[in-house]
Amino acid sequence: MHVKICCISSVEEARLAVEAGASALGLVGKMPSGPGVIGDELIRTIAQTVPPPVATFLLTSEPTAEAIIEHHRRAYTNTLQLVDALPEGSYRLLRTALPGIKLVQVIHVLDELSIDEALASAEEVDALLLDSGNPKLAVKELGGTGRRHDWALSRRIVEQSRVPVFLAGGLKPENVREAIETVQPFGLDVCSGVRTDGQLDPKKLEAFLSNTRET
Ligand SMILES: O=C(O)c1ccccc1NCC(=O)[C@H](O)[C@H](O)COP(=O)(O)O
Repeated sequence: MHVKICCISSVEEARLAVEAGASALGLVGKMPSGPGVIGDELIRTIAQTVPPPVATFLLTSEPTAEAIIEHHRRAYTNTLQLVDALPEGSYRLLRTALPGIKLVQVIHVLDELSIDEALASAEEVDALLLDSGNPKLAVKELGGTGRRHDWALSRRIVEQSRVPVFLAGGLKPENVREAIETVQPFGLDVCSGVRTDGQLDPKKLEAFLSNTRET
């Protein structure tokens, strides 16, 4: 199972996650809300320490392709995680400006309409990440909620998507096995569930990863 450890906030946390077996690290740029935000300079510093083949995801909430391209130039990761919906034509602009950079679109799974939204994005990106935010709120929630969503909807997206799907939202050592069995995703993404008082917790991290490996 591929596991992305998100909300990495220091070089030390990155090292811990890589040594524990993470396939990818999430580095959270400016957001309207959420616990994991760090500055772009720190994102760049952390990303430079991460050995291949571990992927570095820049989480960006910038609303246009132009602003995302600028964000990427400051942070310099090998993957972009787009945490909100973008205007028509944005993926094409990103592909042209940033060849070789992988695009992962976040879908906040709210209702049946989220399935259509996910499958439309799946035609144009490298992977989907199904999360539990709510972009419709006055202050948008775009991740790091610690909440689960309706995994039955996520399972339907996994079954129909032409690209790999990561599951996120409220995952923790105690429920990750059930999540894998119910949704059968390509990968998992976790922030709050492996932290204590905001810090990456080696015991929770180990328990989470170990529970993803059980047969
Ligand atoms: O953590 C944040 O502050 C955040 C804010 C806005 C967008 C994404 C954010 N976190 C990154 C992630 O992708 C989380 O891993 C994902 O939302 C799951 O979070 P959690 O439910 O806490 O495991």
